Amino acid sequence: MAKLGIYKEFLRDFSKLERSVQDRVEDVFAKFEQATHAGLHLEKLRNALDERFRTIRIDLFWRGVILAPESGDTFTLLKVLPHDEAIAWAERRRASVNAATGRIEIRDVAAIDATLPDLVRHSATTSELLFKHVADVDLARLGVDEQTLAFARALTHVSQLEASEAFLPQNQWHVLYGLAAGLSPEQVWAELGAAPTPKPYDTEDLAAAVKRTPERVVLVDGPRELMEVFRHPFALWRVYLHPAQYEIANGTFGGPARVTGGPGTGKTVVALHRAHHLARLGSGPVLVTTFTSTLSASLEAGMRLLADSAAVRDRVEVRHVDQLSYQIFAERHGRPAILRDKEEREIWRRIVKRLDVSFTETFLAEEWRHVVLAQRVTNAAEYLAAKREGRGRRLGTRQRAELWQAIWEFEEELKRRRVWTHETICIEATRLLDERADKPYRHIVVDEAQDLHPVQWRFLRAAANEGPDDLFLAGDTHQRIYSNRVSLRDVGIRVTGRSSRLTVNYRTTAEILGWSLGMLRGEAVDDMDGGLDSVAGYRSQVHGYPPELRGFRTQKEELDALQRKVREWRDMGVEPEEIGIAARSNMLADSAVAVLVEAGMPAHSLAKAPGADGMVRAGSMHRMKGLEFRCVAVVGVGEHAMPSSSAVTPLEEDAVTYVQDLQRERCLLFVACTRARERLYVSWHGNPSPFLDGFTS
Ligand SMILES: Nc1ncnc2c1ncn2[C@@H]1O[C@H](COP(=O)(O)OP(=O)(O)OP(=O)(O)O)[C@@H](O)[C@H]1O
Repeated sequence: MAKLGIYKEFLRDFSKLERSVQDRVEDVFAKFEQATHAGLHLEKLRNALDERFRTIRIDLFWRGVILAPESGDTFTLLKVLPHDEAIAWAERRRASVNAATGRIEIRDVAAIDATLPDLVRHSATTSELLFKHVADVDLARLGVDEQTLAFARALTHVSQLEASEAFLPQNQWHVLYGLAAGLSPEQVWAELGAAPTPKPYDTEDLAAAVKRTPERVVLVDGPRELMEVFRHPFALWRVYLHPAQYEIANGTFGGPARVTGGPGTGKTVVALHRAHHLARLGSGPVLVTTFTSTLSASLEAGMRLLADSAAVRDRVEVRHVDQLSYQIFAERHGRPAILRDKEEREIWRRIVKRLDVSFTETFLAEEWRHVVLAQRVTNAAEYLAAKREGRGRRLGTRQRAELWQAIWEFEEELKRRRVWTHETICIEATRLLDERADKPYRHIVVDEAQDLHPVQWRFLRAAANEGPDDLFLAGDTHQRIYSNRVSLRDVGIRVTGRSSRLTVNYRTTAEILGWSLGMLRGEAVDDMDGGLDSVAGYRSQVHGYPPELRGFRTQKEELDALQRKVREWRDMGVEPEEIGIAARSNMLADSAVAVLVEAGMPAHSLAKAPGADGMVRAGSMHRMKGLEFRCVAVVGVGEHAMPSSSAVTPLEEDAVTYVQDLQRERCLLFVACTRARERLYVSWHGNPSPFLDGFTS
């Protein structure tokens, strides 16, 4: 029985075809088997470079280009174009099997032939060759074939490589681009996501190569599946993953595994695919979780898109971690009374006064969260012995005793009043789970792992038995926006040797990404596993406009300019819901909403509702996590607002926490800026934030 594959690139074009042509394409391919009976309706090309390219009639005017292997019956639809263009497109190209990855590649031979002579001439005049540092044998090992090698050897600048993306064979282009970005051949190999093969691939077997290329070709099992693919051409990520992403999402791991990577590298997409893969295995319930309700709502929406059957959907639960611990707590003890932030501060304040200790209530609250709860300290002796890494203020024994007294009184008061915080609920829920042999989940997938607190990690650890594929973490410590720091080992989660890193950004333009990364340069950021994380190799293949930076004298002038900027974007055809506005405070975000609404542009605050189509969305930088927009305005980036003084521990109180708080504020601005797909606008009034030093003139 003939099997039909659809080429990813075609799906982008498909959504742009007129509805009537789309309908014809669907008709022809729904009946593909009859249409191709004995290959009768697949026409050969007169001047083919590759005999395996054929065309098929869609209607009088349109033709489809099909790759038809010599043996086997897996046909791949590559393109639908007006008649003459379809013939010309097919006659210029050749399909091949990548020797290193075994995957299918298509190149535009005519474009390579037309470009090469000029490149060769130019390269003869300079010694600045782009791949001078890479040996032929390494390139060959990475699957670069003879024709691409000749091309690579003539390149002198990365812009020439970027310009050739449309016509070089895809895997080989990615290899070259990775090497040009400074990755080593080993790193490039890891990125290819290709498992080393003991036997070289058969480069003649096109049908096998098509099956090995799920990130470029979706194989459909029948007309129903075909219609599904045509119906959701925008949800490309649902079906397609980069090979490196595919390997991670579908791999088998001996224990906890994780994926890291810069903003927009597809970590969330991989996490969702991973959950889907695990659910399909049917080995037990899968939990998908993260640390806020906004994020878990967007994970839930993603999961709904991805899960193709009710049975698979039923095996996956999407919950944010506090919601889950609350539920487990409530099942045993009933609904807990929660201590509000304000009430908590009040208790600490009273204790400081009563005991006359030389610490502020903020210091005490942080000591309780980041030392006592994080390390499960339950008595004075344990507290005296506790590690205080990450806390800068050195404490003598007498001070520790004084602090413990304050913390003990705080905990006693919680008990007396029978009130709970999210952390204490989590600790009790962990205890309840530890008592149970039957754990609620077989697999747990955690997104935005960098922001979970150690008590949440212990809770998740207790919610699934240890074993293969038990935990899967996705996160980026450069995007940590809360103060939680964790060593995964300390909470019993060992990911060493099962950690992968993604580096290609699919969201943001190279200009916006490069500028945003500039803000983090020189920051030493941990990797949650005893080492340091790095931003090396993060890149985007899409180019666009550089960020626009604007300073104003007053807030009113700044907000008026924002309103004009949003109008300009709207006039360019950007839909309201594709515009996001980020501010350090909810208050400023609300002011931005008010200004837009007054100017007749519907807008709403993310703090109040998740938002609807037809409205610009504005929110705090924290709320921006997990979202993305075509155009983003980050406002209020002035010296007094960013870093926010109320969020930074005074230097004299604790030098280490001061540095960490500053870094977190910097990362917060980084997160807000990297939500932009095409346009980024950053503004302030008064003097700019010190985080913009070197970027403003
Ligand atoms: N292989 C891919 N091909 C095309 N688009 C992709 C691919 N992988 C991810 N994307 C798209 O890139 C964007 C970013 O993906 P995602 O949100 O998963 O990244 P992330 O690493 O979790 O980002 P962040 O850490 O900034 O929140 C999304 O629009 C997603 O659909």
